[in-house]
Amino acid sequence: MIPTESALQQVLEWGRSLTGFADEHAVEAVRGGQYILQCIQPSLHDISARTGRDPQDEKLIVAFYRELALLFWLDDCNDLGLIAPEQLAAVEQALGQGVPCAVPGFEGCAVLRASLAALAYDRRDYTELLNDTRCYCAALRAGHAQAAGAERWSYAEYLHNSIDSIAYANVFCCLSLLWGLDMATLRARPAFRQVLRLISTIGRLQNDLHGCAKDRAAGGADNAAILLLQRYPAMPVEDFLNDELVGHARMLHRVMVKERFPAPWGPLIEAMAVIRAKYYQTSISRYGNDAAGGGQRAPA
Ligand SMILES: C=C1CC[C@@H]2C(C)(C)CCC[C@@]2(C)[C@@H]1CC/C(C)=C/COP(=O)(O)OP(=O)(O)O
Repeated sequence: MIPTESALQQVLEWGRSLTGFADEHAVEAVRGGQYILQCIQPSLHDISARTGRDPQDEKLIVAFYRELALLFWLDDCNDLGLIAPEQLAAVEQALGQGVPCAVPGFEGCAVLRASLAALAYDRRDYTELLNDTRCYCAALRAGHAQAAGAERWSYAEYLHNSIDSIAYANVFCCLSLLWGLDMATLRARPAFRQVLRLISTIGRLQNDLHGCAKDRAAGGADNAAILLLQRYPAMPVEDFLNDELVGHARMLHRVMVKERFPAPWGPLIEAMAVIRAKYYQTSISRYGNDAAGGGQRAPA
C-alpha cells in the first residue's frame, strides 16, 4: 500500500477547494479506507488477473480515500452547517449529476467526479455512484430535518432513512468502480440488495451506539438510541440495540452463506461488519475520548 503520509497529503490537497473541509475528514478517510483495503487485499489480488486492476495502484487508492473524505465532509456540511444552504444545494447537484459546481469554489467536486468517471472499470458503477450520492445527500437532509423539526420518526422510519445516510452503498460502489467488483450486475440480485440493507443497518446501529454520548452531548437527535429514549424513556435502549445488531448479523450471515457472492464480497462485507471493533476504536479525532462510554461493549 502507498505510504499513509503521501496518501493523506493527496487527499488534503484535493480537499483544499472545499469550504469547511478539515484535516480530520482526510485523516479519518485514510484510516477507514486503509482498513477496508487491507481486509480485501488478497481477494483484490486474486481478481486482478481478470480485471487488470492493481490493488496497490496509487491513483485508485487515492481516489477511494477522496470519496470517503467527501462523505465525511458532506455529513458535517449537514450536521455542522459548514457551508450556506445554497452552496450545499449546488454541491449536491454537482456531485449527484457529475457536472461542474454552479457556485464558485468547490472545484474538488467536479475534479473527483471526472476522475472517477475516467477510472471506472464499468461505466455502470459511475452511474450508480451518482445515484448513491443523491440518495446519501437526500437522507442526510431528511435526517437533519427530522431531528430539528416537530415530526418524530418511528424507529422503522429512522432505520429506513439511515440505510442511505450510513453511505455503505457509496463505499462499495466506489470500490467496485475502481477495482472491478461487478456491483452493477450484483445489484440486480434481490439477495444482494438484501445484503446491502442488512450491512447498512448494522453499520448504522454500530455508528449510533458508538456516537450516542457524543450526539447526546451535542443535543443531536439524529441517533437511534436518542430517538428511542425520547419515545420510551424507560427503555433499556442499549440492550435493545445490541440485540438488534446481533439479530441483523445473524440474518446477514445466513444470506452470505447461502448466496456465496464472488470475491471480494465475503471479506468486504465481513470487514464492514466488524468496523465497530476496528475503525471506531482507533478513530480518535472523530469519536474523541468523551464519546467512549457511548453504548460501547466489548467487541463481539
Ligand atoms: C460516510 C462515512 C465515511 C466513510 C466511513 C468509513 C471510513 C468507511 C468507516 C465507516 C463509516 C463510514 C462509511 C462513514 C459513515 C457514516 C458517517 C457519515 C459517519 C460520520 O460520523 P458521525 O458524525 O458519527 O455520523 P452521524 O452524523 O452521527 O451519522
